[in-house]
Amino acid sequence: MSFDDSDIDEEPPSLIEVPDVAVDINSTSKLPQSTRVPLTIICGFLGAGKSTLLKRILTEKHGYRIAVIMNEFGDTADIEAKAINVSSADDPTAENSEEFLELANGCLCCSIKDTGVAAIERLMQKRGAFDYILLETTGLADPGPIASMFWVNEEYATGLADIVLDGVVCVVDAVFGQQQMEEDHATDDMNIGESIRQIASSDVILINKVDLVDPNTLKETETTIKRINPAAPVYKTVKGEIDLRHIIGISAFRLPPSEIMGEENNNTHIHSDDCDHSNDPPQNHYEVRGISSLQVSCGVLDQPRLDKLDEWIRNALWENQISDAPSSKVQILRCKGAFTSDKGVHYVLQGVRSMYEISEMEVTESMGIPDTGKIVLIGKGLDDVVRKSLEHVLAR
Ligand SMILES: Nc1nc2c(ncn2[C@@H]2O[C@H](COP(=O)(O)OP(=O)(O)OP(=O)(O)O)[C@@H](O)[C@H]2O)c(=O)[nH]1
Repeated sequence: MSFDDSDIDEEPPSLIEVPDVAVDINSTSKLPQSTRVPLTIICGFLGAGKSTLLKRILTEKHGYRIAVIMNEFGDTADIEAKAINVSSADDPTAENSEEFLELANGCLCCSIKDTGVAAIERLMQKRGAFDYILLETTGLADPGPIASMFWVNEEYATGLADIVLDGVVCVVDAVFGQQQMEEDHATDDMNIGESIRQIASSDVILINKVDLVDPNTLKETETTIKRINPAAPVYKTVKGEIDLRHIIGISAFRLPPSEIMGEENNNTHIHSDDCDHSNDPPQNHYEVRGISSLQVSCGVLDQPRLDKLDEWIRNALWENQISDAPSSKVQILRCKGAFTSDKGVHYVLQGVRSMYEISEMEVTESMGIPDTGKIVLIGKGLDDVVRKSLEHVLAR
C-alpha cells in the first residue's frame, strides 16, 4: 500500500507534513497508562482494495486519530520470530521508515512501513498522538498469528500490552475472489491456502469492486465466503465505501458474534443495504476445499457442562484432538460463541488458532441475548463425529 496511488479515481487524501506533531519518543504519553489503543487488522487478497479502504477511512470524519501500520512481512513466521526477539531491536530500517502526516480532516496518520514488534513498540511510545491503529497486512499474510499477537499480548513488551485487538477485516476481490478461493485449496491434509485462512480468520468481510461483476458472480463469491465463515457479516462495497461502524470500533473480541446469534440479537448487528442475508446458506455444516465450519446450538449450561466445554475446546485447540473421538484430528483456525449459564451469566467465546478466551459479558436488556447459545468452529477435520462430540458435551 502507498499513499500516492495514482490509479485511484478519487482525490487522494491531502497530506500535510507536520513534523512538530510527532510526540517526542522519550516524553511520557499524553494518555493515561491504562488507556488501551484499539487495533484493526485489514487483510485481503492481493489488489482487492485494502489501500483504497484505508484511504477512505483516513479521510472520513470518524473522530479518531489513526496510526497506520503496513505489514511488509511476507512470511508470518518472521513476525513471530521478531515477536520473540523484541529486546534485540533487530530492525535497523524502521527508524527511517516512520512518517507522521496530518490529514485534511484533522486525523493524524502515522505510517510505519514495518510491523516488527520493535517498530510497534516505538509507535506506542508516541501514543497520545493517535488513538486508533490500523494494520494493513500484505495480500499473502495469514492474519491469524498477527491477531493472536495483539490479542493476548501481555507476554510481549509493555508497548503491545497497551493495544487491544478490535477486529480483523478481510477485503475480497469481487472479480478474482472466487477463482482465488478455488485455486487456493489445501495442498495436503493440514495445509490451508492463504485466501481461505484470511476469510476464516476475519470478523467482517468486504467484497470489494462489486461494480465490476455481474450479480451471479457476486452471489457465487458470497456463498463461498459464507461457507467458509458463517460467523462474519459480509458487505459489498465499491472502492471501500462502507459505513465505518461496520468495521472499526466493533469490539469483535469482546461482544458476541451477532451473525450467529439469530434474529433475537440482530440489534447488535447494524444491517444496511450493503448487507444481504437473503440467500445465506443454511446454518449448519459446510465445507470448502477442506475447510469447514461447524455450528452447534446449546441451552443454558450448568457448571459441569461449562467445565466440560472448556476441556473440550482446550483439547481441540491445543492437542488437535476430540475428547471422546481420539482418532479424529482437527485444526481449528477460529472459534466463536456465546452462551448462558444456569446462573444467568452470559459468556463470549473467542479463539484464534490455539488461543481462546471465555469471558463474562455484561449484558443490557437492549442487547436481547437469547438463552440459546451457539458455538461456531472454523477449520479442518470438523466432521460429523466432531459435531456429535460437541453436542454431547453441551447436552443436558
Ligand atoms: N473498479 C474498481 N476499482 C477498484 C475498487 N477498489 C479498488 N480499485 C482499484 O483496484 C486497484 C487495487 O486497489 P488497492 O487498494 O491498491 O488494492 P490493495 O489490496 O491495497 O493492493 P495490494 O496492496 O497490492 O495487495 C487500484 O487501481 C484501485 O483503484 C472498486 O471498488 N472498483
